[in-house]
Amino acid sequence: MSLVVLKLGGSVVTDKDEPETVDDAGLAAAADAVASLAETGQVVVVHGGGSFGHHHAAEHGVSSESGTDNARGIRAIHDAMKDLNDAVLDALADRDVAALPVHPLSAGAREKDGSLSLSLSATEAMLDEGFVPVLHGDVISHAEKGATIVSGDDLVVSLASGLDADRVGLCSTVPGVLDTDGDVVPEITAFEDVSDALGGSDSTDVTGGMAAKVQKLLALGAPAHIFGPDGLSAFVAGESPGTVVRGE
Ligand SMILES: Nc1ncnc2c1ncn2[C@@H]1O[C@H](COP(=O)(O)OP(=O)(O)OP(=O)(O)O)[C@@H](O)[C@H]1O
Ligand SMILES: C=C(C)CCOP(=O)(O)O
Repeated sequence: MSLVVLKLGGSVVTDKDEPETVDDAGLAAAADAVASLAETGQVVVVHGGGSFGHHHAAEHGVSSESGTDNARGIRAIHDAMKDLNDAVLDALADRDVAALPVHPLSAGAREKDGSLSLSLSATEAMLDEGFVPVLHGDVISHAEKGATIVSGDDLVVSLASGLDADRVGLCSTVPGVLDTDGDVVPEITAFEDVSDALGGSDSTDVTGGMAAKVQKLLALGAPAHIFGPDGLSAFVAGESPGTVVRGE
């Protein structure tokens, strides 16, 4: 059975400029897409932080690089992400998708050099039992830094390689990676091809926006599609909307 890893960008499922606000229409469209995918194969969903994780992370001075040892702060970030995860799980349950949470804070850690080790046992067991695991960007223990932010994009890379995914999709608000003229770049095979056009995020974002996303996906070694909400149905249909990032 084919396995798809799909990331729902925080900018799709939340209103990224309004703290802790779900984008109901964006979430509904994304949940419809997951429901369609789950009818024909296995799906692992990952969602980003949007206005739930990034605001709390910025407030506590935590990013992918800067850590904290303040347990209350760590819990505030994690609790906000669990709230968003609940909203995603509810939207999927409303569509009869057997979705279950996997919280990275309790399933992984980062080494001193930032490399992520994520246990896949819960996710694999859920897939074997016919469930749809739903992970999320989170705060996670980091050797000698306390805890830092793990982006949903990092999780996608670990999951896609560890589970040997057949297809990888990242749905953001932009229709793909845009060049300096604002046109979608159909294919990226090297960071230098697009580095001039790549920036961070338009909103509060502690994990690096599009530049970090492309860099991580180039390291994946399997093609990954970046597209906007309008590309969701094409991705579900097996097409290649937006930009495909092909690593080595
Ligand atoms: N060349 C580019 N092409 C497309 N988007 C770009 C580019 N440079 C910067 N961006 C910005 O990258 C952002 C998308 O990355 P971002 O990390 O915010 O997305 P996301 O994954 O949907 O959200 P989250 O990180 O909350 O999950 C957009 O805000 C966009 O403006
Ligand atoms: C800010 C937090 C907690 C998660 C960030 O995940 P991302 O939005 O996928 O980068």
